[in-house]
Amino acid sequence: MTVIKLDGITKKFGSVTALDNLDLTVEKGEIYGFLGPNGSGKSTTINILLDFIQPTNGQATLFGQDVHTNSAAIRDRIGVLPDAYDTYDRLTGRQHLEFTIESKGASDDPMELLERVGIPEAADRTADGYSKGMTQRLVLSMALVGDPDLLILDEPSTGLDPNGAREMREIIMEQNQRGATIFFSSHIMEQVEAICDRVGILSNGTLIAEDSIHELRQQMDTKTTLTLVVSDVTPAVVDAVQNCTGVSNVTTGNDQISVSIADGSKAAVINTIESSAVELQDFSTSEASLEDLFTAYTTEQTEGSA
Ligand SMILES: Nc1ncnc2c1ncn2[C@@H]1O[C@H](COP(=O)(O)OP(=O)(O)OP(=O)(O)O)[C@@H](O)[C@H]1O
Repeated sequence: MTVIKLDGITKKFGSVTALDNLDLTVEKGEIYGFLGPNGSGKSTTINILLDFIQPTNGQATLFGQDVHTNSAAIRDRIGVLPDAYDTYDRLTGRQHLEFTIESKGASDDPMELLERVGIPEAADRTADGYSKGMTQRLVLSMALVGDPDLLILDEPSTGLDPNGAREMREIIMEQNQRGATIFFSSHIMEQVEAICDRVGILSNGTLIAEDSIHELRQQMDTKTTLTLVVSDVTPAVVDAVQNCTGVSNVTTGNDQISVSIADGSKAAVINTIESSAVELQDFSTSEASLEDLFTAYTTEQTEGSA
């Protein structure tokens, strides 16, 4: 079943085209990571899904219903962590939750939710005294009210320390395991990489790549980098490494040789060095990160459109 569907969405703000004929589909049970540089159109997309603004062209549906004509019915089924949310200064955390629970007609226990997001001790303090991270946790707890079928999270890690970001990931996973579909935007590659089934990369209002992290890596032809520390970087050993099957992009430093290797080529490179005249002192491997992919895709796009 399709939960989110954007069909040819264009959004113009005067002369600025924030979204340009965007198509996007998220299926039930998916965790979808929505990535893009500043100004690429992520918040605009989320605002359209939430019916805060309307597209210039195209149609957005949630659970098969038009987001504009069925907004009331849809609202009961989604939990939202907006980009910027103004809490009510004079209300306590508990009161914020009581209000949300009542307006959603849900039966959650406010304390249970505050415990879930790690701020039970702040339940009876007014929100004006909350730190940025505490506010983010409170707003997340409000998004969880009523066990929504879909969670829409705009930059959920904003204001969270590393511990908070890890807890956020755990909550997202838990919610997904209970059956919720998750759509979240992020700049934090590790977070997306750790938990997403699929990611979409938005640039200038257009989706320039969309797939699993694994497939995106394959498409980009990004390879593992093997770095070898040796007693001496001789022309002979560099030559021997270069001639190993699956090796490309050989670069050398004072006492090291770095190569890009295809799957399964590592042993051959190491064996080659070990049977040469130089001594292999250390080696390490690093895979291309999502950050590398992101940079490669968005740079390509910029260069392509320049
Ligand atoms: N209300 C508005 N009026 C005019 N231009 C707008 C408005 N909202 C967004 N834009 C423009 O639309 C484009 C997309 O903005 P949007 O906020 O959706 O990007 P974003 O990917 O969410 O960025 P960020 O990561 O910085 O939050 C930008 O060029 C922005 O300046």
